[in-house]
Amino acid sequence: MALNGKTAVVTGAAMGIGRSIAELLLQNGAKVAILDMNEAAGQSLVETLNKEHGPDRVLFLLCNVESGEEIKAAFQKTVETFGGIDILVNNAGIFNEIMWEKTIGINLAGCIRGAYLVIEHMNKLTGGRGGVIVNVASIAGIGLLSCCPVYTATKHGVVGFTRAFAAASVASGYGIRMNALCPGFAQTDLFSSVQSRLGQFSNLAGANQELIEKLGVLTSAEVVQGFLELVTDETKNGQALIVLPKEKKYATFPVSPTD
Ligand SMILES: NC(=O)C1=CN([C@@H]2O[C@H](COP(=O)(O)OP(=O)(O)OC[C@H]3O[C@@H](n4cnc5c(N)ncnc54)[C@H](O)[C@@H]3O)[C@@H](O)[C@H]2O)C=CC1
Ligand SMILES: CCCCC/C=C\C=C\C(=O)C/C=C\C/C=C\CCCC(=O)O
Repeated sequence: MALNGKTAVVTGAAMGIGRSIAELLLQNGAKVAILDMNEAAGQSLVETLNKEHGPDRVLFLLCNVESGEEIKAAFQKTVETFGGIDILVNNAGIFNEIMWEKTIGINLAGCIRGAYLVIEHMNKLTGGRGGVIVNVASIAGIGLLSCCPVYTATKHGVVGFTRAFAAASVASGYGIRMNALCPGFAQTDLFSSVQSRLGQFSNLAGANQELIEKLGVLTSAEVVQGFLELVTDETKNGQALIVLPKEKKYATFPVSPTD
């Protein structure tokens, strides 16, 4: 899939990894709707991007991914403005082991909500032109971070949802691919604010600090290296791309437990 002229929606794109994804898509010719609940950061980013890329290629829409109604309205506005949706990036996420139900509602349920609501705009069976969804998971969706079992569970959920949805879409003929991006630690607001958001297992933060030192910390710009392949390569479906400071690789999963 060539990106030039395509329309992308990126959730949680006012800052951090989502912002880098939105910038990369714009640099490659796509039109981008930035969805975020931080209005000030979103509006300010759009002003910057309008100057860099011209006035008609980027749109900010205030949207909390905890609300199906808000996502639905944002998708509708994107279709009215740009004529369709070809790419959805479910990136919005939080790290909060204290408010763990909210973490599930944003990181996992937000991703499912976005995917299920975009089907009506992409599904080839109902007149759509197909499309691709990328879910921003984490290497915590494949390995584990002991100080945050709930964050880990949401990211494992996102990877499992990605693999099953991809298979379901092929079997149903929807023409929608779905892949997961699984970065290691990245220097963003989420990463800098974890100390005050650890919960039940905050006693394990020290051990996880050693993991940070061992793995290193990516910049947002480094995280999105490899992202384009998940969007443009039509053979990539149900894949989880691991991005670490020194390597990128696709996750391999065990064969079916019933084989
Ligand atoms: N920073 C890291 O070390 C890593 C982050 N990730 C994942 O990357 C994604 C982005 O994280 P960062 O850029 O680090 O975070 P960030 O905190 O820098 O940015 C998150 C953005 O999402 C928005 N957001 C939060 N809740 C929202 C909601 N309910 N509705 C709409 N927008 C919402 C925020 O306003 C913000 O603009 C998350 O899914 C995170 O789990 C994955 C691996 C590592
Ligand atoms: C107090 C330390 C924890 C800080 C965590 C901050 C942000 C983490 C965001 C993530 O998405 C997690 C990123 C990387 C680590 C996840 C899993 C490590 C798995 C290692 C392995 O199994 O080999």
